[in-house]
Amino acid sequence: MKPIWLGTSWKMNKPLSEARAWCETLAQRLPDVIHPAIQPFVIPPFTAIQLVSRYMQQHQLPCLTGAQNMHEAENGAWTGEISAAMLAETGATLVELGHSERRGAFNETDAAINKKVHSALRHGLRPLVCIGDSADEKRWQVSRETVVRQMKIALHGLSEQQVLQTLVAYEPVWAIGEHGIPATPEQAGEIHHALRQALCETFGVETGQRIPLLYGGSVNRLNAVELLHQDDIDGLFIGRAAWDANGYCDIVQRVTQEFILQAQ
Ligand SMILES: O=C[C@H](O)COP(=O)(O)O
Repeated sequence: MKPIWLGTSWKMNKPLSEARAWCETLAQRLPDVIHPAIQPFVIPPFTAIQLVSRYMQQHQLPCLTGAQNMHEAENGAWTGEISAAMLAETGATLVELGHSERRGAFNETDAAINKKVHSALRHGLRPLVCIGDSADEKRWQVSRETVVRQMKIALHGLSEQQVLQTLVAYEPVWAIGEHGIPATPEQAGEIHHALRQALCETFGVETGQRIPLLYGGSVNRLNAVELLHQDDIDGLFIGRAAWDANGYCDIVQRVTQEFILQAQ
């Protein structure tokens, strides 16, 4: 069975006290609700990565830790930026790249994201590449082309070995956040299928099948299981519904009950 990836980004939320409290709740609940086939991960703000990764290690929790962004350069005069090597020292093993909030608010381009992907891999970090169509692109019926293009540029130049270290998250811009409308499982499934086909065409069928494709955008405890029933959805990238650790554990529990226990 392929792993089911279930993770959250806290975005610009949670000072250290709240980060620690989230980890404490996770430690109390996660071991009782998780199956080994589920791969949990959490992406705190930079300031809390070390605290969270140490907590997971000390409490032997199987939850990976990541960062929300990085700079592609090795070092230098880049005031306010953080390199892949610096992130690796914090205990992060994942790095989220190209979230639509970064593309929109910080003008990140596909080409810049590609450079970051290469730099992350050079330093042993697994890139979690986010791609997504805007509401206009959806209305113009160019969603597939848009996200396939974004993904192909982000992964350009990777070897087979490198691409197998990469995760891709489809996060429609119109589905994210407070005013977002979640994609239906069918809508998300259709786009994931197009992404999978593009991965198979670009990197070979076997490799393309093994790259984890996650869905994100207003995921909650009510729609999580249905989304995961789509063939090409290998995981969920959750925002608000997982900022409360109990909300996150509820989703993990539902997924465990639906997929894992039923298979026994
Ligand atoms: O990083 C997570 C995504 O942007 C989704 O956020 P959301 O679940 O709050 O819509």
